[in-house]
Amino acid sequence: MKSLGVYLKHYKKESIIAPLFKLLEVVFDLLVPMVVAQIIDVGIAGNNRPYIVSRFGILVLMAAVGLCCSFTAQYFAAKASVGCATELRQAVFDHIQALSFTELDTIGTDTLITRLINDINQVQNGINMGLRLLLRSPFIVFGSVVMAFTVNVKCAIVFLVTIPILFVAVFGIMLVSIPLFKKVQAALDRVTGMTRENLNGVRVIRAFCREEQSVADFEKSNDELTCLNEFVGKISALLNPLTYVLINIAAVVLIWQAGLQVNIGSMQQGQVVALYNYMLQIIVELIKLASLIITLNKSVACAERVSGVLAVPTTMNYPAKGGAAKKVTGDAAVTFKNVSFTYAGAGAESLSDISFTAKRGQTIGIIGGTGSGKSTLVSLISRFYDATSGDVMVDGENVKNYTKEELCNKVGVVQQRAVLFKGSIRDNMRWGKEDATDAEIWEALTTAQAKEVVEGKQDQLDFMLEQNGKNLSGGQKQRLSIARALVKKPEILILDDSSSALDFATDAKLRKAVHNLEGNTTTFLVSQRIAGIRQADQILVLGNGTLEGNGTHDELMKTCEVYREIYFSQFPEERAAYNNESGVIA
Ligand SMILES: Nc1ncnc2c1ncn2[C@@H]1O[C@H](COP(=O)(O)OP(=O)(O)OP(=O)(O)O)[C@@H](O)[C@H]1O
Repeated sequence: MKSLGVYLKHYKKESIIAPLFKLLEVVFDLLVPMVVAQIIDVGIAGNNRPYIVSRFGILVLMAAVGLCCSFTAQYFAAKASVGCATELRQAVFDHIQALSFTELDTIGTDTLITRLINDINQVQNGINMGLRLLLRSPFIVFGSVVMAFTVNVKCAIVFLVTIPILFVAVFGIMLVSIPLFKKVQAALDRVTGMTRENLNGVRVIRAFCREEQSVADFEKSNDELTCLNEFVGKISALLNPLTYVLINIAAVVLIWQAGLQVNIGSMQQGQVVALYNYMLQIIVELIKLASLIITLNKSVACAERVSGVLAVPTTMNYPAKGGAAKKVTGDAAVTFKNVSFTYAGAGAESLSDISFTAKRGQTIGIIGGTGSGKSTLVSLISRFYDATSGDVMVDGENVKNYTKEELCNKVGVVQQRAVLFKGSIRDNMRWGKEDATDAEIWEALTTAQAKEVVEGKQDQLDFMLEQNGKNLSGGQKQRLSIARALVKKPEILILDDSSSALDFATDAKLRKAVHNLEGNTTTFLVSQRIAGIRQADQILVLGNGTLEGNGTHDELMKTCEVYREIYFSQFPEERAAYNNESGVIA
């Protein structure tokens, strides 16, 4: 929470001016009943028209000045709250960018979106309301009592008795409501999460004809939220009748007491009206204060959740100074030395004691069953995660010794799920190299077999992609993602099952083009298909996180049982021939 105060400090001036002008407005609010009293007691009682008109003019003037004060307060409160929320949103966003995948996996994307949008909006709302109303309401209550004392001490005592009773009623209801509001917030979070999940997965829902089930699930959560809201609403609804009964009793006592004072001549009728007005102002402000406290309560809870995200330290630290990229030794591009890895919160290891060396310029195929650890292995090269034990080396240096930029420049990754961003194709292609020329982009597109995709679009490189490349097919997105990684000409290229949506012919052409890349590019090809990695210089066979085999296709066919099984599952007709050759009885 303290960390969030820093952002408000940047708006010190606004945070002082807003409540100050609100207090100025209060002064006029408190004076109005007195002017009305004078109109009644002097103007109307004495049938003095000019006096009434002049006092009426004063009322209009006071209203105008009060309005200006209110606008000023509103302006500065909005400036402080919006500014503070903007800075906070930026800080949280920056912090999220610095977090490693381990933290991102642990916190979860949905939670981060809620913190970044809903929670910060609530904090903004709390700051705005707090700056305007936190001082105003107590000041009006206190000011009304003081004004009542200046009018008549005996009547003012009615105020002194009424206020604590009203206070207990209003804040009692508020205290009961606060935990319920928290439950409402949690139910709202559930409905929001469900909405997001349903909208993201709308195609799958329709493909599986699960619309009715989705609607029923949503209805259940929505009903829960409605029930809670109704319950809270009923409790809050108690506030009005209760306070109005109390205020009417107080008004009766006040008017009875004031009547006695008028009868004995120590008070005038207009002053009775003024006292009644003060009584009404007090109840209105107490109710406002109660709802303000509920808002502030929610805001504080949201602020705590936001500062919780800011407090998460990143486990991924990079050296401040570069230089590792220059210390290239030997011909090993990537080396794994007894590497094991466990995901945060996962019980079992996803990789166990993996060791291998990929020489510069080689193509390394990685194959294995679903969940065998292929993606995990390559994600350690680009340092999406750090090995739990053992060392991952790039060009003879531990990956931990590279700065983020150095490693990013060396390693180009194309992940399983192609992700493109809203903008032109050219903008997307320049992610790896900001100043890439059109010629360089076309070259990468050609290697990635994406040239004809772009040529087919009317604006070619200026063709605008929608969010997440929605206006492209799965295969087109994959080809463009590969091209994007190629534009920066990485020394190590990782294609993590990134051509799964391509037809066999295009996939083969792509592999050939990647193999013929200029320079000494070391390529990691993760694939489920033997055909995709068969020609690789070295094939790593993974099974349940362990390295089951390492060699060329021919070597593995002789030595690795797991590899052979994968091969025969994809080429069943070869099994008989193999068995005959090796003398095994099928
Ligand atoms: N973010 C994560 N958090 C926890 N466990 C994970 C995470 N990602 C993967 N795993 C687990 O790690 C193991 C290896 O997963 P990985 O994605 O590396 O497999 P894979 O061989 O690439 O599978 P596929 O071919 O299906 O993509 C699996 O058991 C998986 O459940």
